[in-house]
Amino acid sequence: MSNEANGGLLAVAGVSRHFGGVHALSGVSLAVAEGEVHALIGPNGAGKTTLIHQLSGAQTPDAGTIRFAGEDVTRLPMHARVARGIARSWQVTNVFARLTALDNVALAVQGRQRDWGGSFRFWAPVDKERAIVDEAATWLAEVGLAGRESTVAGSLAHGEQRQLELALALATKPRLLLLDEPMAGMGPEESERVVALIEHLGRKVTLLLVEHDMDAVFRLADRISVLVGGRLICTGLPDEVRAHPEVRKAYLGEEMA
Ligand SMILES: Nc1ncnc2c1ncn2[C@@H]1O[C@H](COP(=O)(O)OP(=O)(O)OP(=O)(O)O)[C@@H](O)[C@H]1O
Repeated sequence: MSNEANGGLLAVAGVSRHFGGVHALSGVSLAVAEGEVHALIGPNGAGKTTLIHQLSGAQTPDAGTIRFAGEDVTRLPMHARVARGIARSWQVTNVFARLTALDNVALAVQGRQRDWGGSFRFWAPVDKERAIVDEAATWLAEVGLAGRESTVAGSLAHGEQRQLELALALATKPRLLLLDEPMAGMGPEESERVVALIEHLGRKVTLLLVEHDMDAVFRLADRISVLVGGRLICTGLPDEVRAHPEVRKAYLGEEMA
């Protein structure tokens, strides 16, 4: 069955999650089609990060289902979801500050090979090492870090560290990449670089992007979903979302002008 027939590459149905008395997500349903850049927006505390946690496997919903490529992944642990092609860029804990950028990505490539048996299994160690390092260099180039291979990760600029995290996520060869506020804490120049990078990645992998920068969202997204108070109030094309009365109300007209 095609992804479309299943309601999208990612199909979220009736997902709820509470923390004590706080209903962070209430019956959220959302479909992400293969190949699209789908932005998830909403005011502070709307539940965006909580939804990303349910999708990545960092948390499990109280109710509802999450299907990925037709398979129910609602209760799968994070590593099993990564193996199926769901990656998350916000993986700071995976960066070894004292290793070089190249070594960091090489470890991620090796991890993928080790964890779910890759094509390098039957290679001689020396060829295997070369193949891993070559692939790692390709991912670094893909995120705009060519030339920074030998730089120790801890010495990279803030924006470059985010680019490195993206390379680590890409090294898992995802079909869906979850990006939670990729431009957070960046100045205009770094943000512009990351927007261009996301535009580039969006042509290669399906993206679900949480972002507060509305200029970036409206520039990058094919479709936008809006969460307010844990409820999904609309999904649509950028122009439809911009014109939606409830969305304008939620944002008090400010960013949507
Ligand atoms: N681990 C937790 N324990 C208690 N409450 C939580 C927890 N995680 C999230 N919440 C609450 O759930 C609600 C949704 O939070 P969430 O971080 O998902 O929102 P958000 O849309 O990502 O916000 P922001 O844009 O400010 O990052 C908030 O009220 C938050 O305080």
